[in-house]
Amino acid sequence: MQVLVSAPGKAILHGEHAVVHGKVALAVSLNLRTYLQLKATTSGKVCINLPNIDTFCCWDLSELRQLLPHFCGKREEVKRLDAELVKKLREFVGVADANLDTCNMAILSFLYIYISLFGSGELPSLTVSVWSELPTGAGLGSSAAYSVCLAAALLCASGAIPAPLKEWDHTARWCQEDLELINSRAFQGEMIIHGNPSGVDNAVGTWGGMLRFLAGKIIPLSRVPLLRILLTNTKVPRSTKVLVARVKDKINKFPSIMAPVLDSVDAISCTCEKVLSEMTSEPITGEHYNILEELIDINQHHLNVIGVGHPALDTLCRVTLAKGLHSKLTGAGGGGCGITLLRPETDSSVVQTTVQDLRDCGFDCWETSIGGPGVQQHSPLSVKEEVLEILNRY
Ligand SMILES: Nc1ncnc2c1ncn2[C@@H]1O[C@H](COP(=O)(O)OP(=O)(O)O)[C@@H](O)[C@H]1O
Ligand SMILES: C[C@@](O)(CCOP(=O)(O)O)CC(=O)O
Ligand SMILES: [Mg+2]
Repeated sequence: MQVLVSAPGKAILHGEHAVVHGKVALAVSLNLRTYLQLKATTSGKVCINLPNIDTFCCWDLSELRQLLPHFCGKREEVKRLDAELVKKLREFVGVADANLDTCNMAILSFLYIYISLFGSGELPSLTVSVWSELPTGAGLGSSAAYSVCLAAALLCASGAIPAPLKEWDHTARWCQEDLELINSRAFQGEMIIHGNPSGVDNAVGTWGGMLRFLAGKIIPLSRVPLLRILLTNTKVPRSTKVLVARVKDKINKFPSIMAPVLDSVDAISCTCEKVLSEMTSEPITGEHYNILEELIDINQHHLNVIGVGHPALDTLCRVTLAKGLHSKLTGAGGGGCGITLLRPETDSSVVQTTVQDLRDCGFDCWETSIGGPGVQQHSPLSVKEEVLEILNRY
């Protein structure tokens, strides 16, 4: 048995953080993906290779079996984590509660999904290798793309969902019901990595395209205009878990001050959705873009108010505004990535000089296409050679 899957990263147009507190978010998939290869083996071991974060682990099945008595086997309960299993896994991996180490979070989420899927039967011996085109911990949903790939591949290996790829296909997707299963298992992985995720990132990783997300409800936006977006990675490291917790503390400390800010972010997402929809039903005008730009500016100020800005993100906004372009952070903020809206008439020379100015600040910067497919199963032929080469190294 061998499964090769991929899931996209995402950019949040509006609603990051507010979405954790029950407000609307608009998010879109990116053309940058995470790839995962799962191979059934006879080694009596479970191995995971995560070259992006320089993490390579192997456990004997006999070691992993020790965890089973602590797994209650409540397979239907996927909205919450099995606290007993998390505790046991933390002890097993040797991580304290507050530990935010990149490798440990990735390992914990893998082991959690593995044990909760296979724990009530025979544990299979397998090797999982993951490679991502996404920067990790930069706001583009690498944690969700990773969790979605884990969920899809492990659900397939457990037989809970079929492998959709037919002999003659290069790529295939699952039916709606299976995608829902993948999404809910991926949400568990996100719970381990984010602490208190909204679920928007794993929803985009699962379904792809552009979607509106509100309190767990996912509405795909099928009629959206083609948007040109510049992505900038300030390369300032940050952790979504820390930032989400920081925002929660601020809301608890100043509830009457923060509530209107979150309501305003909600209104921004709704206004943006309305404008995007108008842009598909009437001729696109400069005024549409003016509104989109103003919404970006207002939201960026709000994100600073809720405490998730960073001087590097201020630099991004300043450098792009000098070229008449508008930017905001995307994802958890505190560093990481920002998006810049390009107008259809923005000349390629302006884009090029902006990209150069941002690179001169030490940032990575590239124009990206949005709206790619959600989680997919692949034949090896449909995966870039360099990605396959990395996955097959282990
Ligand atoms: N390709 C990957 N391989 C292993 N772990 C990954 C990978 N991508 C993401 N992760 C996990 O996700 C964490 C980053 O998640 P997070 O802080 O939410 O940032 P983001 O989702 O914005 O990239 C990493 O610390 C790691 O545990
Ligand atoms: C801040 C938040 O809204 C998005 C986080 O995205 P990322 O992990 O920074 O890519 C958190 C969430 O929705 O779970
Ligand atoms: Mg994340």
